[in-house]
Amino acid sequence: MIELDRAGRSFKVRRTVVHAVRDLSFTVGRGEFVGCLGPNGAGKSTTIKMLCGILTPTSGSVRVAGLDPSRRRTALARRIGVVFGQRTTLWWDLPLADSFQLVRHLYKVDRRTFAERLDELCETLDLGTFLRTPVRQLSLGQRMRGDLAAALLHAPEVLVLDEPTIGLDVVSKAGIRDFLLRLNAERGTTVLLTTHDLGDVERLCRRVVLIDHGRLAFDGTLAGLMATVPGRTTIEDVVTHLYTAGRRAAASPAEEPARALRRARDQ
Ligand SMILES: Nc1ncnc2c1ncn2[C@@H]1O[C@H](COP(=O)(O)OP(=O)(O)OP(=O)(O)O)[C@@H](O)[C@H]1O
Repeated sequence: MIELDRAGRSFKVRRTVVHAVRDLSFTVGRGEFVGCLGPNGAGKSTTIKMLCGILTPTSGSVRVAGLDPSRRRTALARRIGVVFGQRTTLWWDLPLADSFQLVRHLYKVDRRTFAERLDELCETLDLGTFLRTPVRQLSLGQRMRGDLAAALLHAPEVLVLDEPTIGLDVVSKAGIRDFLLRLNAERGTTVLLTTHDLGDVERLCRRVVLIDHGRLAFDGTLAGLMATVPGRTTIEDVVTHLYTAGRRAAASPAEEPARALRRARDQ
């Protein structure tokens, strides 16, 4: 459902080139729920932007649902839902319900299907009490539930989430996590989630990819990730160890971060 083949994206910043993503390859199969981890600046958001077609890879290739995202953005939009936790896609001054109507028109969802989906999303995401509230007046937790509903009104096969639980309290987080688990289990929606919240990964993801300095540093199960650093018992501990090893390696130009991570786990 998602395929990256040696994908890279660099940016020219004045006279230098920033390699945000380098030679990144991994695939996500239909119905999988994959967590994407990595330290700040690792290249996670850049990867997500390539998957949605917002950014074009400068090397390698990316495909989502069999489509090249940057060339087939409109066709892809019907098959993918995207939520950026730090940025809303809703209309700030309109009531939430009006934003949903605009989404309905954008995606050409017929009235009856829209009404059925909205009813279901209102119930599962508990949107009923604030449907008439302008988006700018919503709490962060309410806004996030609204954003999730908007991303799902056209029933996409793939859902890409960039830090969907950022800033949420424990109860709101639990609600969103339960919703995502049900969506994946009952609808078979493929989910790729980037997060700094390791609780999200523990609760939701059967598989984890770890990106460091734009490169793939790990791809496997959560148990496999834990086993990379023997003797560490919590995921926080393991991830801290791996991120620190990656940072140390980046400071030593002779060694590439992914190799350093492998070395760190062998120690
Ligand atoms: N438009 C841009 N122009 C120049 N550099 C960029 C641009 N977008 C991202 N970068 C750089 O690419 C690198 C990766 O950034 P990216 O936002 O993908 O990281 P991230 O893993 O999502 O980080 P975070 O966890 O902090 O959100 C960083 O060094 C960043 O400064």
